[in-house]
Amino acid sequence: MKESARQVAYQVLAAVEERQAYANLQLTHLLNKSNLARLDRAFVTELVLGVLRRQNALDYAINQFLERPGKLPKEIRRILRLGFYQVLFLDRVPKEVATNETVEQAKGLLKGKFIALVNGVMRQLARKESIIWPTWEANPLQYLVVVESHPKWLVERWVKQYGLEKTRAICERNNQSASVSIRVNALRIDRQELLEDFAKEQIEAKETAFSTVGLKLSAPSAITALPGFWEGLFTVQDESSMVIAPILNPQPGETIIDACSAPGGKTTHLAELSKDEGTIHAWDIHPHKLGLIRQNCERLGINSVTISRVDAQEPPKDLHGQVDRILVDAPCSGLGVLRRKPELRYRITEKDIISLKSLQAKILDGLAPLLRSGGILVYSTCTIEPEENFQQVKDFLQRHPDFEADELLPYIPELDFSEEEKRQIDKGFWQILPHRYQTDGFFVARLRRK
Ligand SMILES: C[S@@+](CC[C@H](N)C(=O)[O-])C[C@H]1O[C@@H](n2cnc3c(N)ncnc32)[C@H](O)[C@@H]1O
Repeated sequence: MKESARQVAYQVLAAVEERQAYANLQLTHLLNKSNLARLDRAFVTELVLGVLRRQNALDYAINQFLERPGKLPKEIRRILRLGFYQVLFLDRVPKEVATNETVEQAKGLLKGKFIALVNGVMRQLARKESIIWPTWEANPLQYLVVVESHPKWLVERWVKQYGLEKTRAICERNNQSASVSIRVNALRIDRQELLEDFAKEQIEAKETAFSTVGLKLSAPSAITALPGFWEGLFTVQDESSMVIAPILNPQPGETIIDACSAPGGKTTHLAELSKDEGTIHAWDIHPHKLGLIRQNCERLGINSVTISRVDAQEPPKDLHGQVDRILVDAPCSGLGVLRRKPELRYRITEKDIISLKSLQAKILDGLAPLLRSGGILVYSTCTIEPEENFQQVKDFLQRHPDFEADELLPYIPELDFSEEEKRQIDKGFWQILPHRYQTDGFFVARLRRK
């Protein structure tokens, strides 16, 4: 039987909740298996990401209609979250349609009294004028936890670090959708030419502010169907990620390590920048991810990359003192990319941040002896937690007096930097919060071995 968009959305949400699946990967997997048309596929994506982004708000609203909210089985809560999301956040779905479809969905998944419960709650919601939400003015913390749907510990942490206003801006940004950007493969085509190819096919795109090889698509699109994808003319990459490889500034003929490289977004950028004439060692600890790097290199026509399974905490000793440049795009808590991975906010804990900090430090310590004197190490993360960023680099420099922070300004895009950013950049690092330039949040530091 043909599955509906709402059924597929339910299945993705179930996998995210019960099997800790990543929503974006699960969406791709189940959408590819389904026979849904383009508009329905977009609807599934909207439902899944919307429900995850607004989970606390939805639960707050649902609980107002229940006598014992704590006792609600998770399948029913999942159906109600989908229904409430359509009624409260999607103007284009009429209330009656959302209500009827949610009840129909309950009939397919639940039995007896539970169907009646979903029916009763949805009809009460449809009759209600509006939900009374916590307000920013009365209680900003509660507002951010409920209305902007971020866990309390995280909101408190960010408020301590960034203050209330910035935290609000970050949370709001995390609940907006992310645009798709691509990095043009300079080995095969230049940006203007690809832009013209897109225009011929009525695909609207504009140049990115962060990168001279980036294009931002005006509307979401099936990437593999874009002209030039299979010819390797571009790679999907967020604008903020396009900033990292130019900071390492790889040169043709050099020996370069990309120590945490899967799926190869930055490895392939390094190869493009060094004109595919260097020796790039692309490492990752997870063998199953190595194939993704290989596929990307093959599609983009890159030959300078050697891919191996290596634990960057204990890299091969024969490279000691031999390497010109190292990129450590470290495993991190990912809290800078919540708009793309909304479920991470409910999954990551403070304990994870501490254990990731320790793993990152071991990776940095393992790699440090490989760099030749005068060589460059770039450390980057897609998180905004100080332990994994500023503190990590500060501790590393203390443990390794043979390293120093290096100049960053010549390697980053020319932007209208704030005073705080200028101070950071002078010290060799740069933290971008997600709301600042409407990109993912990230951190980067450029270090030199003396
Ligand atoms: C942020 S992701 C890298 C993304 C990649 N640089 C890109 O741009 O496509 C971090 C990677 O580090 C890998 N990793 C985790 N622990 C590692 C270790 N001890 N040694 C090497 N790689 C590791 C993970 O498997 C993951 O693929």
